[in-house]
Amino acid sequence: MDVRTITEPDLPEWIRALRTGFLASPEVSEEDIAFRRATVDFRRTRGVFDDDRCVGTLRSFTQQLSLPGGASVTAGAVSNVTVSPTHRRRGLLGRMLGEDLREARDRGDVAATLIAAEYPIYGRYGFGPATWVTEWEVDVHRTGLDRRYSGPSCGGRVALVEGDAVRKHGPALHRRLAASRPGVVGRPERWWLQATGQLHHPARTWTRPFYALYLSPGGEPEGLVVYAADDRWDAKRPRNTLTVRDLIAVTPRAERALWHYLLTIDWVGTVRTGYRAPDDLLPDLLPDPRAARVTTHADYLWVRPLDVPRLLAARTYATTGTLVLAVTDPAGPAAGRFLLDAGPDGAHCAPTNREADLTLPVGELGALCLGDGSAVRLAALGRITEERPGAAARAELLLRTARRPWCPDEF
Ligand SMILES: CC(=O)SCCNC(=O)CCNC(=O)[C@H](O)C(C)(C)COP(=O)(O)OP(=O)(O)OC[C@H]1O[C@@H](n2cnc3c(N)ncnc32)[C@H](O)[C@@H]1OP(=O)(O)O
Repeated sequence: MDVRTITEPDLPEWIRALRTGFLASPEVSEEDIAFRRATVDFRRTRGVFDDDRCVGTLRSFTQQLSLPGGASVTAGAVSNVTVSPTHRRRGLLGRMLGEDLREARDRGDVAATLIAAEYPIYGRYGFGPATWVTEWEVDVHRTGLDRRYSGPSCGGRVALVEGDAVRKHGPALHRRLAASRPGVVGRPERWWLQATGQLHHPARTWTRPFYALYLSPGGEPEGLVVYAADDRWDAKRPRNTLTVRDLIAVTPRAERALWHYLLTIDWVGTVRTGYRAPDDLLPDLLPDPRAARVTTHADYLWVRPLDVPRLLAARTYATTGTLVLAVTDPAGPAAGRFLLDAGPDGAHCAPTNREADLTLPVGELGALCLGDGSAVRLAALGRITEERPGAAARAELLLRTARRPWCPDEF
């Protein structure tokens, strides 16, 4: 079985294998090929070939990942991972991913990222769940919000806009979001083109949604929402469901105003929020937070540290302190003992010979590095080891962030 990067003539066969792995119709259209040709980096797109048949796929690309404190680091984002059902459990994923991670380390990527289809797949490769999402379904008539609401009281306003305004203001809003929230991954221009119907993903049907901006009292865009609604009536009463496709807000007043707007649109009986940060303001904005029912709560972005000193030195910390971490990593790149000298304005992290405070597998560091997770819980679960009493509590105080990390994007 040959694991190798693909070339352009391999593309139709590679797409067929990808679609097979994801249980989509294996038919490959010209549109599909053209879309992939424009988006994949052939040097980082791998296939497994059994004679001429492609039976495994994996690709990666460069991504900026935001950290606590607002800095971003370069990560190798892994996607489109499949092994055909005829060839599963023979180590093919391990071979493809092993090659990709080695190259990522050699390139100088600080970490690798992915969104895991199933929880048990990636822990063995050093990934840990670093961000979580919650989705709510809101029963609009139970919220207790005043139905006479006619706009934000802060002096700002919500404006319905066209796709060109989204392309104009969206990227800057997203960059501001990344600077204030860890776990946000960069959005390429293509993302905005797809969201506004300028570029179609061949596997997805696109209908034009509604776009609205929140404008501050001074007229500055501080938030954006993209949403769509179905058309459902029940005994002459409108019972439409509104689904949020994207909502980013860079100030609390924008976040409050956009939710308030969505939850008071006439005819809407239910709002589906999409995957939000678990500490989204939404439920507590409502006079009756129980109107928001959690429909999904799950791990989302997984992080695999590759360069521990650079990863930990690039973020900031809630308090000042030092910590010696002994990181275990059988596959290699992240293993070592590191002294972290951390503070609210920045940090230093370097290999050390000092005795460790905590011993932890690389995947657990991945789970903690963006500010989520609890070192104390992981110690209680036996997944990290305290080498000194109280070390897990100290690590928790340092590593945790006030707002939880959140990755709004699928890739
Ligand atoms: C980032 C993304 O793209 S996520 C999308 C992942 N892809 C999918 O879920 C599509 C459907 N599934 C598949 O294509 C395949 O089953 C894959 C890619 C998940 C796994 O590929 P395989 O080649 O079978 O994995 P491989 O043989 O290298 O497995 C290595 C180990 O992981 C385990 N493993 C792999 N997949 C799973 C799983 N879904 N659940 C539990 N364990 C798993 C194997 O049992 C094996 O364990 P072992 O070393 O103890 O024997």
